This record gives sequence, C-alpha cells and structure tokens, in this order.
Amino acid sequence: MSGRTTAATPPPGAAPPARHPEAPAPGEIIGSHYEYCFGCGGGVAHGLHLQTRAGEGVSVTAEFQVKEAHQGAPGLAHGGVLATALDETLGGLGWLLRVIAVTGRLETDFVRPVPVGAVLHLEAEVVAVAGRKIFCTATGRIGAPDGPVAVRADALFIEVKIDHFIENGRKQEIQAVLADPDQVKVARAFEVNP
Ligand SMILES: CCCCCCCCCCCCCC(=O)SCCNC(=O)CCNC(=O)[C@H](O)C(C)(C)COP(=O)(O)OP(=O)(O)OC[C@H]1O[C@@H](n2cnc3c(N)ncnc32)[C@H](O)[C@@H]1OP(=O)(O)O
Repeated sequence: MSGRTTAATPPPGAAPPARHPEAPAPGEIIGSHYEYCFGCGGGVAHGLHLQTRAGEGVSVTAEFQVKEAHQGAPGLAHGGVLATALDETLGGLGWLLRVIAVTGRLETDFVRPVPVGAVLHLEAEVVAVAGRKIFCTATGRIGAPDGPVAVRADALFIEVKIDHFIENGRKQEIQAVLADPDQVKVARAFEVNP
C-alpha cells in the first residue's frame, strides 16, 4: 500500500525536465557537494559515503553499503538512514539540471528490510518541473540494480539560491566553506551559468 499525498505529484502543465547542456555525462561521477555532508561527505566517519553517478536523461544512480553504524533493529538498516540515502540520491539530480535545490517533501515507502552488509542500488530521476518546484522519484534495490525493491520515494525539491545556505547555516561552517575557493567554485557554478 502507498499512502501518497498530491504534494509530490506534478500539477497539470508541469514541464518535462530538461538536462542542462553542461550536465555531467552519463556514467560520470558527481563529486561530493560538501565534505561534511552525512550523505556524501568523505569527512563523516559513519556517514553514507554515497557516490552518485549521472545517468541518461535527468537521472542519477548511487550505491550505499549498509554498515553496523547504520542499524535500527539488530542487523537491519535504520529507516531514517534509508530515507537519507534516497534523499541524498535525489539531491544529486540538481547537478543534471544545474540548479541548487533542497528537499521540501519526501514521501517514502519501506518495502523490505535491508540487512547490514547489503548494498542498496539507488536510482533517481526528475519527473517534471514547475517553476522552482522539481518533482522526482527514487528507488533502492537490494544487491543489484535489478534486485528486489526495498525502498522508494516520491519527492518535491525546491530550487534555492546560495543565500539559502549562507543565511541559514551556522556561521562557523559557512565561513569555512566561503574561505575554500574550490567549494565556492562548485556552489557558484550554478548561479553564474544558469
Ligand atoms: C555552500 C555550499 C552549497 C552546497 C549546496 C548543495 C545543496 C544540495 C543538498 C542536497 C542534500 C540532500 C537534500 C537535503 O537533504 S536538503 C535539506 C533538507 N531540506 C531543507 O532543509 C529545506 C527546509 N525548507 C525550506 O528551507 C523551505 O521550506 C523551502 C526552501 C523548501 C521553501 O521555502 P521558500 O520560501 O523558498 O518557498 P515557498 O514556501 O514559497 O514554496 C515554494 C513552492 O513550493 C511549495 N512547497 C514548499 N514546501 C512544500 C512541501 N513540503 N510540500 C508541498 N509543497 C511545498 C510551496 O507551496 C510553493 O508552491 P507554489 O505556491 O509556488 O505553487
């Protein structure tokens, strides 16, 4: 059973997504957007360390190996961690549209338990775009890209400007990021080349 609301469903008149001409090529790895991101950062010891790859059209794939630190029940992944894996994979879609976007709504179905040690094969795609609203969907399968579905989500991402982070983030992290020219380059690329 799926208890969907209409919030993550594109309204009539929403446009099909357009892959940006400068989007990473299919198969190309999309690097981490922030070293201390729990989803993709290399600087978080117990993080998910998700490495996202551009797919065809406006889609991405990623893999996540469930570790002991990710348990909820004994030997099983925590549902919140699985939702994070879906959220982080969906977040990678911004790189194909070349917009910065944050999760507004994430509607998740947990279909099968995921054991520690399993590799979750994730894929996400944009379904439609309406103004700043990006409607997308994601699936996580156990063991292989065509393995049994364990989790799936419909989501609404909202396009934001870099000021969203500068105005809302804790000052010490924002200052550290702004002092790092590589990080600023990654973030500003989307605004300079819309
Ligand atoms: C410096 C380093 C940068 C690195 C960047 C990398 C970032 C990547 C990170 C990726 C990490 C992984 C991803 C993460 O984890 S992202 C982290 C988790 N997400 C957040 O923290 C977002 C928190 N929320 C907000 O900041 C605001 O609410 C946002 C920005 C989302 C909207 O507030 P804003 O004031 O801007 O806009 P608005 O309120 O006028 O809404 C606009 C439209 O959207 C509709 N709407 C909104 N919410 C919902 C909802 N829940 N259901 C249904 N609809 C919703 C709304 O009705 C309206 O529609 P319409 O009336 O126009 O039809």
